Amino acid sequence: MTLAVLIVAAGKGTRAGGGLAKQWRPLAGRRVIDWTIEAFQRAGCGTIMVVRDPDNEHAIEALAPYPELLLADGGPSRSESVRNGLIALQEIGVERVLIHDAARPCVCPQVIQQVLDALDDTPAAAPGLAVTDALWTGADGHVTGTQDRSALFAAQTPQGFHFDAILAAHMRHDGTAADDVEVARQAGLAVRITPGDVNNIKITRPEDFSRAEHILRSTMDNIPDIRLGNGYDVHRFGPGDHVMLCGVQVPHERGLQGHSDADVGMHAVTDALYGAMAEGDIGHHFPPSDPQWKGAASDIFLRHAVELARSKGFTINNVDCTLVCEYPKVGPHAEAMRARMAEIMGMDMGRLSIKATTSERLGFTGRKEGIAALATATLVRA
Ligand SMILES: Nc1ccn([C@@H]2O[C@H](COP(=O)(O)OP(=O)(O)OP(=O)(O)O)[C@@H](O)[C@H]2O)c(=O)n1
Ligand SMILES: C[C@](O)(CO)[C@H](O)COP(=O)(O)O
Repeated sequence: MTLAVLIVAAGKGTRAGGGLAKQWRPLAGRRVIDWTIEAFQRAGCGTIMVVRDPDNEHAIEALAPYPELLLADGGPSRSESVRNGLIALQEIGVERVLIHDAARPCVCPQVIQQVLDALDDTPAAAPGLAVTDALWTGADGHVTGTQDRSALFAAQTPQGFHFDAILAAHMRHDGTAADDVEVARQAGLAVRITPGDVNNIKITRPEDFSRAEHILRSTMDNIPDIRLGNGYDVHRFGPGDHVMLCGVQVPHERGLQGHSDADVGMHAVTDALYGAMAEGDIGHHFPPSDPQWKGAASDIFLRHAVELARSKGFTINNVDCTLVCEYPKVGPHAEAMRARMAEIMGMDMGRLSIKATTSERLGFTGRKEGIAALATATLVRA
């Protein structure tokens, strides 16, 4: 099913005040429109069209960061803006459409998905929140009666429709409807109510900005904690007949000197893990002044960093290591190195890269005085 999202952003935001229309104003470090667009991009909704005010220069420049969006010109009312967008979408052969207010930046993936799911067996669906407060009628500052709320819902967006049905409904409508459900119902379409969300507020008045900011910031806390670390190490050549590189013994006419087994690649990876956690480096955890680490196999250090990451709740997402040397040739051993490192770290080989380069005979590595290694690691905590 070809799906498009129509975000209406051509309003003037009069009730919200503040000069610039609300959808272009800052919110939680970005702009209202950015949060709204991203909510649908993250839900994987495909084509997104934004309807904006063609007479507002700011509105035109404001969408420059999104070259992938389709654009349409708004009209004097919300309903007319939607109709213009639907007409423009007609050209790209859409089967379903979600129509959403730019002014609802806190929409969550569940609300979007439940509308989409409902469209599998109904031509129209929209999120609604059952009214929970008692309702009064009033006049002259006094309550004049109470209203039965058992069948009342507060309407939200995105409102979803089979495209041809809502386009036909809008073409027949006089353009005065508050929302697209009203247009659909007037055309005789059945509209299913899907679960709304108290956080899916529409920024309407000035105080709604701080409510929306609070909602977005509390949702941001659920974004995974992603850490990036880098590591760099160097060991000089000395007497010997092999070098240890990423846990593999590679025959060579010289050895690498160091307090431990001088596995320069494993040290760089270990430091990248410590770095991602802001936990210092190998020297901090295993001081070279401590004789117990003399000649130690470097997997002790790597295992310690991996365990520390796990104890802090991190998963190692991926590791990339580059060895810099003229000799020995790393290529023939790279797969064995990946396998060994993956085994020590308990991770999938597909997330672990080991590669090598020369330094074009420049510098200490070029003069074959030693080997350098660089590593990057990402850790993720849900
Ligand atoms: N002519 C219009 C009017 C409204 N909208 C959009 O419809 C959504 C919901 O409308 P509302 O909250 O009423 O926005 P405004 O019309 O901008 O607000 P106000 O009535 O306070 O001016 C908003 O994203 C708004 O940009 C639109 O695209 N075209
Ligand atoms: C479409 C809507 O968001 C549903 O709640 C609403 O109707 C928009 O406009 P309003 O002018 O604030 O009623």
